Amino acid sequence: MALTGRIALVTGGAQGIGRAISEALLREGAKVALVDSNPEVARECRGRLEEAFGVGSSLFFECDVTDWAKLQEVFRKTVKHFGHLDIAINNAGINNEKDWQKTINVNLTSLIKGTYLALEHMSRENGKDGGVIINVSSMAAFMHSPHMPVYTATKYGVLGFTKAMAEASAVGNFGVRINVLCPAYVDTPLLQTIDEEDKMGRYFKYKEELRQSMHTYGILDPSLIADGMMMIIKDGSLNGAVMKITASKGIHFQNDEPMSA
Ligand SMILES: NC(=O)C1=CN([C@@H]2O[C@H](COP(=O)(O)OP(=O)(O)OC[C@H]3O[C@@H](n4cnc5c(N)ncnc54)[C@H](O)[C@@H]3O)[C@@H](O)[C@H]2O)C=CC1
Ligand SMILES: CCCCCC(=O)/C=C/[C@H]1[C@H](O)CC(=O)[C@@H]1C/C=C\CCCC(=O)O
Repeated sequence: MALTGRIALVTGGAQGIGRAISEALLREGAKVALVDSNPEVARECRGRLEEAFGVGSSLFFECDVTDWAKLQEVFRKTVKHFGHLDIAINNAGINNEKDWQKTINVNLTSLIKGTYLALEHMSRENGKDGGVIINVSSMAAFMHSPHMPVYTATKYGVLGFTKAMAEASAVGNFGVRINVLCPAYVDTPLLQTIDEEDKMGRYFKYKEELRQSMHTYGILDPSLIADGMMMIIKDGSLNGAVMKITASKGIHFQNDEPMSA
């Protein structure tokens, strides 16, 4: 997919991985709707992006993805403003083992809603022209952690949901490629949450073990995750792909065992 004039929507787009992919998309001539619940980071991000890529290249929506009505409105306004939607990246995510129900609501429930909204505006089922969806899981979906059990559960859920939706899209001829991306540790503010007792709750006492895990496995730059997302966006053959990104192997794919008869 060439990106000039393509329209992307990125949840959690104002910081970290979401900001990295938003900048990468803008550099390649796409237009981006950034959806984020944090007005401070969004304001700073907006200033930088408009300075670098011009006013009008991006839209900013202050929206908590758990607010269903607001999320619907954001998708609707994006399509109304730009005319169509080609790329949806469900990236917004948190780590909060204390308020674990919020973690499920943001990381999994709202990602499912974001996927369905993207299909509403992209699927041939609805007379649209197709597109690509990237859902962000984690290497925690392959190497579970006793320190973040609910975060881990949400990322397992994202992995399974996305693989199933990719098959549904193929069977249903949606014309939408649906793929999942599983990064290892990435150098973003999210990683700081392991030092916050109000986020780690009962698992705060394990923070040194988590630090050791980060030391063992390395911490990636957000730009590498953006590179992986770009690969998925540009490779029209990818549907149902499980992209892993680690310090040891870089960008690579999970090769699923064939389904047994
Ligand atoms: N940082 C890491 O080590 C890893 C992160 N991931 C995943 O990557 C995704 C992005 O994470 P990071 O960029 O690291 O986090 P981050 O905390 O740096 O950025 C997340 C952005 O999402 C926004 N956000 C959070 N909750 C929101 C909500 N309810 N509605 C709208 N926006 C919301 C935040 O305001 C922030 O701007 C998440 O799904 C995370 O689970 C996966 C593997 C590793
Ligand atoms: C603050 C939340 C961020 C969590 C990021 C993440 O994905 C963590 C994954 C670790 C999990 O919690 C326990 C692990 O062992 C995971 C280690 C991460 C990557 C392993 C890379 C292995 C490899 O390089 O082959």
